[in-house]
Amino acid sequence: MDDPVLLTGAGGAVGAAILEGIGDAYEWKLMFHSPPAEEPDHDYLVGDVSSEDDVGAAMDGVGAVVHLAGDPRPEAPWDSVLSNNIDGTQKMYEAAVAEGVEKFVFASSNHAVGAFETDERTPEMYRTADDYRLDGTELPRPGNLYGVSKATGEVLGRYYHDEHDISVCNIRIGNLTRGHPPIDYERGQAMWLSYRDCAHIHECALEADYGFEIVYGISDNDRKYYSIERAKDVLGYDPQDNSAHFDGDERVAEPDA
Ligand SMILES: NC(=O)C1=CN([C@@H]2O[C@H](COP(=O)(O)OP(=O)(O)OC[C@H]3O[C@@H](n4cnc5c(N)ncnc54)[C@H](O)[C@@H]3O)[C@@H](O)[C@H]2O)C=CC1
Ligand SMILES: O=C1O[C@H](COP(=O)(O)O)[C@@H](O)[C@H](O)[C@H]1O
Repeated sequence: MDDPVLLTGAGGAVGAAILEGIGDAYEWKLMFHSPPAEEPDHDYLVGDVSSEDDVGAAMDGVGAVVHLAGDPRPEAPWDSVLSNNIDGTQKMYEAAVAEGVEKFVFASSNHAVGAFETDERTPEMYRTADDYRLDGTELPRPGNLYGVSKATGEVLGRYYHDEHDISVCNIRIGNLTRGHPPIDYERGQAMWLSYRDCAHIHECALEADYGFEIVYGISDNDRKYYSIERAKDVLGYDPQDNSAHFDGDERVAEPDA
């Protein structure tokens, strides 16, 4: 991708992982919701994704979008996800097709499919011996309104891809934590996404050729109930980290050479 890449939600955790990992690889245009505390190393603007004017200004001159901005809380109320996540994402797509953007990478979530974690399946599905897998071909099955908003973001991508031919990659991000996997949290360990794997999967999504994709964004954890095969096959994703390589916050094994 030679053209500038718009990164919304640049001030958040996922934005930090991306910029720390692949900040030098692209000409970024960052969008913050409020003025950043420190002067960023990249071109930036401040705006709200639910404002047509702000989104239009953000999209000006970019060739690809990584859309992270939104309310990330699993318990977020409807008013918030309706405005920040659903309306914001629709405005982003509308502006992207008007600008002729090639690729749109959308931060979807494990919560788009959270209700597959039924009482009968858990906690066994979080464990290494269990072979239950979701692979991205299943219908969404959200367990909260935040998950509904993420599933809706995926469907908006389907529509804008089919109607306007924009390439769309929905990454159902698991649980991003810095340094080590969540401690004493089996579900979080099964869907851990390390910072470097987070940056890498987003780089893959910016570089690969595809039409419309839904992939899972987790590290190569021994415990897993999300398949990462589609991300490997279509995007060339090659994750380095594995929650099984940690004992609490301490790394006890190195990635395979
Ligand atoms: N951190 C994680 O483990 C996961 C994150 N995600 C998704 O990834 C995205 C980023 O998440 P995080 O970085 O963790 O959240 P975060 O809260 O750290 O960052 C989100 C950013 O979006 C901005 N924002 C919120 N509403 C906005 C609006 N209306 N206009 C412009 N900016 C707005 C916020 O100011 C914030 O800087 C979210 O869409 C979230 O749903 C999905 C799955 C897991
Ligand atoms: O989508 C998201 O998922 C992660 C993991 O979910 P959790 O229920 O195990 O915490 C969450 O931490 C993050 O805030 C959210 O945006």
